[in-house]
Amino acid sequence: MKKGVLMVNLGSPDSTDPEDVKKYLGEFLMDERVIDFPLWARTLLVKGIILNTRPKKSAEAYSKIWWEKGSPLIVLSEMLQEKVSEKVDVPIVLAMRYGSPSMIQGLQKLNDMGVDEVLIFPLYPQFAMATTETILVLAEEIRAAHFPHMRFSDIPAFYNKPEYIEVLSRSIEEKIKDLDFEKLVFSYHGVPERHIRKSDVTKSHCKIDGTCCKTASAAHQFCYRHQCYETTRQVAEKLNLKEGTYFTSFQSRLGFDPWLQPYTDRTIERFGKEGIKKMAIVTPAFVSDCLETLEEIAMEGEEIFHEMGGKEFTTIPCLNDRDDWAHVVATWINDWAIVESSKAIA
Ligand SMILES: C=CC1=C(C)c2cc3[nH]c(cc4nc(cc5[nH]c(cc1n2)c(C)c5CCC(=O)O)C(CCC(=O)O)=C4C)c(C)c3C=C
Ligand SMILES: [Fe+2]
Ligand SMILES: [Fe+2]
Repeated sequence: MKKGVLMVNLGSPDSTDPEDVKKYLGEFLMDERVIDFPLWARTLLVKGIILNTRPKKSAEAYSKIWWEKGSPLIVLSEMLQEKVSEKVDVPIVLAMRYGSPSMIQGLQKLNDMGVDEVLIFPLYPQFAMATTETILVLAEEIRAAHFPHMRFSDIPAFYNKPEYIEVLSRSIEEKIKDLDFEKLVFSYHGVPERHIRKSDVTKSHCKIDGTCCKTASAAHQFCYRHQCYETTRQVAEKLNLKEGTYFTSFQSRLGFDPWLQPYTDRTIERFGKEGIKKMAIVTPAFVSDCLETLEEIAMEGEEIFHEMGGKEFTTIPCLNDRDDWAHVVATWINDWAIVESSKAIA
C-alpha cells in the first residue's frame, strides 16, 4: 500500500468579495455539526437570516487581515505543509473542510499519486464536533462514495501531547519573557454549550459547571471544554505561571444560545476596568493565524482593552510554520508511516 497524508484546516472564502464570503459561510454554517439544528430550522436561520446580513460584515473584517497571497489561514497552512513535506518521505496534500482546496480534491490528488493508505490530519489541537468530527465524517463519506479501496487513519486531538505542549509553551515564553505582563489569557474558539453535551459519550458526565471537566471521565476524549482547560493547565505548569495571572476564556460566539463561558471580549473588558495595564493573549485552538486571531483578538480585543484604560496588549502568534512545530508534525507523520509499514510487513 502507498501512504500519504491529507492535512485539513477549516478554510476561508476565495476572496474578500461579499459574494465569495456568502458562498463560504453558506457551506460552513449549513454543516449540521456547526449549526446543529434540524435541516428546516438551520436553513431558515442560515439562508433566511445570517446570509442576508453577515457576509457584508464578515467581508469587511476579512479585508482588514487579507494578504497579497490570499487568506492568512490558507497561506500559513500551505507554509506548514511545505515545511513538513521537506521532512517526511510520504506526500502531504493540504485541504480545507469548507471552500477550496476541498477535501474531495485533496483525496483525488492523493489517489492520482497512487496513495491508498491515508492519514487524515485535522489541524485542531482540541476535539470538537464542529471541527475534528466533521472532517472525519466527511472524509469517510468521500471514501465510501469515491475511493472505497482507500484505508484511513487519523491524528486525534493533540491538546495534551507533550511535544505540542512544549512547542506552544515555547512560543508563549518567547513573547512574554521580557513583558512583565499582569494577565495572560488563553482564548479558545467558543462552541454552544449544547455541543459539549452532545459529544458526551457517557451521556451524563458533562454538566458544564466548573468541576466536571476536572473530574476524570471517558467523556473527556471528546470534550472540547475539558481539552481546552487541560491545554491551559499543562502550559501553565510548564511555564510555572502563578495562579491568578492566567485565565481561560472563549471567543467568537454567534447567535443567542449559551456558548462556553467566560467570554473573551468580556474578560478583556473586565481586566481593563480593573486597572490591568499589561496583558498578553494566546489563542491555542487555532494552529494558523486567521480572521479570529488577527481581527477579533489582535484588532478588536486590543481596542476594547485600550478603551477600558489598558496600555499594552500583546498577542502571541499561532504556531503557524514555526520550525519546532513543523518538526513535531513531521515526527508524528513519520511515526505513523513507520508503524503502518511494520503492520504491513507483519
Ligand atoms: C455556529 C457557529 C460556529 C461554530 C460552532 C464554530 C466553531 C469553531 N470554529 C473554529 C475555527 C474557526 N472559525 C472561524 C471563523 C468562523 N467561525 C464561525 C462560526 C462558528 N465556528 C463563523 C461564522 C466564522 C466566519 C467568520 C465570521 O463571520 O465571523 C475561523 C477563521 C476562518 C478564516 O478564514 O480565517 C476559524 C479558524 C473552531 C476551532 C471551532 C470550534 C472549536
Ligand atoms: Fe468558527
Ligand atoms: Fe467536562
